Parts: sequence; C-alpha cells; structure tokens
Amino acid sequence: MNIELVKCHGSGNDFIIIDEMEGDISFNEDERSSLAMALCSRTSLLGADGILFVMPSEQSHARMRVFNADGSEASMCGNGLRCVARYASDKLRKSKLIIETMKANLAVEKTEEIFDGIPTFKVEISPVSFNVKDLPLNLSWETLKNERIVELSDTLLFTALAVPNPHLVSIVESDVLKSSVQKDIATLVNGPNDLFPDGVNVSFVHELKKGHIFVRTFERGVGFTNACGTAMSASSLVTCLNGLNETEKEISVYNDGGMVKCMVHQQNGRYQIDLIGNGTYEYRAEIEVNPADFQNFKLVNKEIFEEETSKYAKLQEYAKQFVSEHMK
Ligand SMILES: N[C@H](CCC[C@H](N)C(=O)O)C(=O)O
Repeated sequence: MNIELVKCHGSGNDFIIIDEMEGDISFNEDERSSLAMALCSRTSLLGADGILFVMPSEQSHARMRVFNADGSEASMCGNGLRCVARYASDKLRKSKLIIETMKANLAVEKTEEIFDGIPTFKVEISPVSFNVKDLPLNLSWETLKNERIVELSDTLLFTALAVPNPHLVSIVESDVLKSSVQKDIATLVNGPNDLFPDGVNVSFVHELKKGHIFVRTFERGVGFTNACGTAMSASSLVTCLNGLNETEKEISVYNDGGMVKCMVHQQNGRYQIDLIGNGTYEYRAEIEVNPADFQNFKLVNKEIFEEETSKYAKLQEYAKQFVSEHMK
C-alpha cells in the first residue's frame, strides 16, 4: 500500500503526519504502533520523534492521535498539535479549528508570526492536573509541588503535573543543566521503576531573564528532543507557581530547537496554557509499505519545502544567540 505523508516540526520536535480524513487508509492499533517505530527510526529513510495520525472526528474539525518513536501512544503533544493545526488549517481553509485529542477537544488557531515568515499557531494545552494519580506518580501525597524525591536526587526540587500527559519539572542552575543528572534521572523513571509506572517526560528549566526561560526535555518514548511542547507549557506554569513568572503574561520559552511563547491562564482554580509557535513543513513524501513488514518501506518520492526550512533556520539562529548571551 502507498502512504502519502508530510514531515513537519514544532520548534524542531519533528513528526510525520499521516492523513486518514478521507477514509482511504486506516490502521489497527498494532499497525499504528509498528508504523511509528518503523518510520520514526533515525536509521530509516525518514526518521522523526513521533507520528501524528490526523483522523475524522464527529465532535471536532479533526482528530489527532500521537505515537512516540518507541510505538507508545501519548494523550497529548503540544508541538504536534501545532503541526496538526497547520495541516488542518491548510486543508480545511480555516484559521480557527477544534481538534479532538484523547482527553479533550482543543482550540487551535493561526496567529501572528512569532518570527519573520514563520507560519505560527496558538494551541490550547489542557486539561491540567497536579494530582499525582493523573500522571500516575506513586506517592502517598496528593500533589508534588517543589518537593524533593529522594529516590531521584538529594538536592533538586520537583513538580509533577499532567497536561494531560505526564511531566516532572525541576528549575535548575546552568551547571546542573549541562551535567548528566537529567539523563540519569530520566533514564531511571522511564525504565522499570515504582514511582512512574507509565514513565514521564522529564524537564529541566533555567531562567534566562525575567519572562524568558530555557527548557530541555527528555521525552518519554523518545529521549532528548529539540523541544517538547507540553513540557514547555508545563514548565511555564511551574515558573509561575515559583514566582519567576506571572499568569496572563507572555513567557518566551527557548529550547534546543528554537523558541515558542506560552501564556498561563487560571480561571476558577483551573489552569490552561496557550502554546504559541511554528508549525513548519519540512517535506512531503510518498512511501510504499507492506503492512506485514513496515520496516522495509520504499521511498516513492519526496519534495522538500526549501523556503520554509531556510526561514525557520533564522529563528533557530536567533534563539541560539539569545540563549548563549543569557545562559549564566
Ligand atoms: N513524549 C510525550 C508525547 C509527545 C509530547 C511532545 N512531543 C510535545 O510536543 O508535547 C509523552 O509520551 O507524553
């Protein structure tokens, strides 16, 4: 069978979009997982952090399902939702849409460019929960906000939250950010362990200056990525809880893949985060696959979006410069 796909990225966190909206192709659960592992492998002809299946929806304009590179499905993907917002906005010729995700129907919209020539989208990140059961995190406490987890570190303070996928966030000094501590902790909590039975995305956050943070994430099911949208959103919220930033004010979030903006909203005791950033196409391709053996797929054709890619490189250069100037 032949599959047409679009390779896209949100802040360098890259995904393969497969469109099932016409109903001409669809996959069972095993196939979705196997396809993700086969096409996302960095040793394959493609390579990506995950797959985004764009599907019909009875309650929204489209539905997004996200599978990590290891074949596991996640309940949410912030950078991926901006890519789906771009794709669905182009396809349906609408600038405002609702996208059905596993736990919520989320508002997305095309918005003012975050940088010259960059297609930019604002997406809703919610629901947000601090209840450790919603990650899950096996602790006797109801929430974990700026506390130690002695099994992981004697010094670091952690906050656990679900947006709704699970995140463990720590605000750190630059020397800790540059050490192997994050990799060691993330490897532990994403292997067999009693704390996080389903694993967790682990983010280290460093304040660059007021209203400007740097976030690096070791993603569950992937490893270190250039950026993680739900993690940058969760981290922005944590910096508000810790008094570094304020709700209802734009926070610039820098990462290894570029820069996005977040705005944390709190209403009636509930949080919601706006994630604003690029939805950039890298290439369009057609592959020929044998459902009995997804690993050995053939590349039929590939068309690169040169202009988009080169424009995005300018944003990435600006972000890199800003970080190197402000990373104390
Ligand atoms: N690895 C995540 C899913 C992808 C999230 C990330 N790519 C984002 O942009 O939010 C998880 O298993 O919860």
